Amino acid sequence: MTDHTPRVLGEDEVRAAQRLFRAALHLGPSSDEEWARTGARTQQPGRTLGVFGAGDDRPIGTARSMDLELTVPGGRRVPFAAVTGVAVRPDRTRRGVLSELMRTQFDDFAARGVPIAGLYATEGRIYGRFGYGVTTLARSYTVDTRRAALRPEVPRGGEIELLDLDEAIERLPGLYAGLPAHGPGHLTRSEHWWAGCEAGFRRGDKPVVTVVHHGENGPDGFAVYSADRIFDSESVLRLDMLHAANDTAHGALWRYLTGVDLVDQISASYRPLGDPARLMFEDPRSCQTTGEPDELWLRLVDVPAALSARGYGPGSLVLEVTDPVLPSNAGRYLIDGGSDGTVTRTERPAQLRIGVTELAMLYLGTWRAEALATAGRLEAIDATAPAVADDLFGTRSAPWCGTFF
Ligand SMILES: CC(=O)SCCNC(=O)CCNC(=O)[C@H](O)C(C)(C)COP(=O)(O)OP(=O)(O)OC[C@H]1O[C@@H](n2cnc3c(N)ncnc32)[C@H](O)[C@@H]1OP(=O)(O)O
Repeated sequence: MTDHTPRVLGEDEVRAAQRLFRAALHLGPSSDEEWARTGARTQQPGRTLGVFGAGDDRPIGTARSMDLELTVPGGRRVPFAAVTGVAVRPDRTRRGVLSELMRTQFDDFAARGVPIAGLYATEGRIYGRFGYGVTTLARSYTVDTRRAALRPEVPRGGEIELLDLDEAIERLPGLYAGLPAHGPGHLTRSEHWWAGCEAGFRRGDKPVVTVVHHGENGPDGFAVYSADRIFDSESVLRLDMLHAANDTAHGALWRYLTGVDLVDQISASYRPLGDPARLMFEDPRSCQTTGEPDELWLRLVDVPAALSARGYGPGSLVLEVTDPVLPSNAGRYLIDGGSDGTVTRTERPAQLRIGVTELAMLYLGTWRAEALATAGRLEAIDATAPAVADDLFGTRSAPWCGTFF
């Protein structure tokens, strides 16, 4: 079991790791051209791990991360490790290779002072045991454009500019960085993230279209989509990204999207839970929810640092946190909420006992402590504690990430 050696991969080894990851997802390897153009740039140097078995010259398991920043309730941006590219060779699974990778990553994040890690999970049963919890939920929906007349009150104004693929690849990073953070769950996007995005755009067989909205003060929103036009069948516009700094940009982008010719349906996935799309149409049924997938999973690597980074509503509570994977996080924390909220370790008796996975689920405000208590996923030592926790951790709007990695 311990003949697995994890280590950081060198520049000449990361392609083997990427091949391993793609194979685990049942995808073929990148071509030499794709690797040279984008693949190598997706890997942040020093952040790709490989696990080697005795005598192996290629990794049998891999995981990587990118350094981003996460916006937490209260508005602070916190160093964040975006974990991705996790795979174990199919003939070496279920013998602890992933566990080794997770431990090695946590040590690395802690050593570099990164308090929070996050990921998008392929399967729901993989990551809970390592302390990752579902922290944001998203909404997927379709809009039937044949009946989707926009209501007259939907804000209008500004100009729409159409970008071709190369222009989009050049300008999207600056456009995204120029928009304000949309709230808790927002992520910055690094050059490595954008390289992965470019690879996806170039790999697809449908043209990727980008439209930018220009308001009074310059660019203030954009949307990215591709359309699947099938002769004699329903044509679908797949909305890949839509970010807007204000209601006018949001309304104008939707006005553009619903007006694109030869489209019967718009399919939008991983949009915010509170997405106002349904409110914009004369016929609210033209917009149908198709799913509510889990989005970002968070792991609080340094619980005191993560708890201190966010803002709180009113109230005061002693939490007892359990963390079998990173025991230095375990202990009791006094959260004093309000505008000058503080979090301190305490010896006072606990009012609520919670595992680190469930604490991650509360962290951005998606889940209610009362619901977690009902599901048996936390222990209310004091019966009023879940309600107090909800006042402390609750946020004004549902958090959303919107940056897939
Ligand atoms: C963030 C991302 O990149 S998501 C992409 C994740 N990768 C994939 O889905 C690719 C295909 N799958 C794989 O490569 C592998 O199966 C992995 C990475 C999911 C798991 O790797 P393994 O080395 O088998 O995991 P490991 O042996 O360390 O498992 C630890 C525990 O988790 C359990 N576990 C691991 N994977 C799964 C799973 N898919 N479903 C349920 N349980 C699982 C194991 O049974 C084990 O439990 P135990 O400790 O009670 O025995």
